[in-house]
Amino acid sequence: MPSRRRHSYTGGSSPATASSSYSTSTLPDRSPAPSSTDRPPPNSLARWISGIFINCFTPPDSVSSKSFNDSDIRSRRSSTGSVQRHYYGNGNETENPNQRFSFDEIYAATKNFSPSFRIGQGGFGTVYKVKLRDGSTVAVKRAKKSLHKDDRQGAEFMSEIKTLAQVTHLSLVKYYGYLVHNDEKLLVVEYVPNGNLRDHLDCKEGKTLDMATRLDIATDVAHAITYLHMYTQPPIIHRDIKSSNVLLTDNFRAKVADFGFARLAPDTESGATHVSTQVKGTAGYLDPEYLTTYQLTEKSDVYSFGVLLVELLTGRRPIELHREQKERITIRWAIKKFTSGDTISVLDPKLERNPANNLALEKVLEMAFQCLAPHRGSRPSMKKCSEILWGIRKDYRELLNTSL
Ligand SMILES: Nc1ncnc2c1ncn2[C@@H]1O[C@H](COP(=O)(O)OP(=O)(O)OP(=O)(O)O)[C@@H](O)[C@H]1O
Repeated sequence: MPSRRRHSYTGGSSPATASSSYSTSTLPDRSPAPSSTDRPPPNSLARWISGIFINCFTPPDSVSSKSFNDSDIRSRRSSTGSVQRHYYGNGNETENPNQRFSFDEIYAATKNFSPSFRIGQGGFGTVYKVKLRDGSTVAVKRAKKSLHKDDRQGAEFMSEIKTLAQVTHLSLVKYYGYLVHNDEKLLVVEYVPNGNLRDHLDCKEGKTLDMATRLDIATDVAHAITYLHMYTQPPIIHRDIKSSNVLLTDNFRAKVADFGFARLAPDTESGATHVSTQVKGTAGYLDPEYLTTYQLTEKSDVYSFGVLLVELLTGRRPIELHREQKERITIRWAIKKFTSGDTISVLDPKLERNPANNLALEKVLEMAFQCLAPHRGSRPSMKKCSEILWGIRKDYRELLNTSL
């Protein structure tokens, strides 16, 4: 049992450089039509999509293993001796005067991390729902003990914190702080109360998500990634966009979580266009060009976002091993149906077939397949995706209203 010494929250406020200058409300109601340079000419669309189909590549599960090595994260031993508090390598090494929680408080609130407070389990560790003394509720991610033995995994923890600390956006899970106490590492983040998108698509949370809600979710996620790519300095590549990392609020608005994989993207102004590094991410969502070249760019997130869009429309997971061979890789199956003119058959059977849903399906799938282009140069930017989705959502609502 941990000692009762008090250990404080460190960090948590966002530097001015990354404060939110972009939110869903900043987008105009009317978005410009997609530029012709971002998509192939109509007469070559089918051929182009067939090309995607041929080039689709599904990585082996082993690729999803994670490792990190962030060298610029520093740590120091506190005057108490037993506690390490970690700081980001940004020169800001003073403690936050607005400490909101301590290890003791979290330990007591979860009754020594009792399973009854558990809300999830991931590669990093177990997630708990914690009610603080001030009445607020937070999510606490408790690192697996095995991670402490591996320096790289310790760096993973720090990498996640460092990245999270920089971002503030309505559609991103808010970082609050972290605590390190002997062999415990706790990450404290905003609690998002309505489960993850994957569970909703599986109807584990009760009601089926209708098309309007799915379009809202897709738009929120697009805005969140656009913010990471364009409005943080330096830009951030998420690297693990997937449905279990999309959390939902009570109003079914999406918040993108889990920056454990994120690394700061190269600064294009410095002339760098990519970074070469180890492959990280989740099988089924990984950019095939990243897998073959090890060169990471924002367009890898665009690819994963394309997979997520297909998941949203079909309800299927990216890889469905229980299905017959030709349907196991969902994007391949969907692209084949789309190119053969049978798009409607990929619509999630839980969704009604009506003109508005059919239109949304066609339009979003078309954009998803652009995101899934085998070569990153052919993929749209996340900003372009946000604009297109905004337009699709608007058309969808109008069509829905006129057909009522
Ligand atoms: N901030 C949060 N608020 C509410 N629930 C959360 C929060 N963070 C995570 N969860 C829940 O815990 C689950 C596990 O989250 P976690 O991020 O640890 O793993 P994951 O993203 O599902 O998988 P992996 O770590 O392998 O990528 C999530 O799917 C979600 O249901």
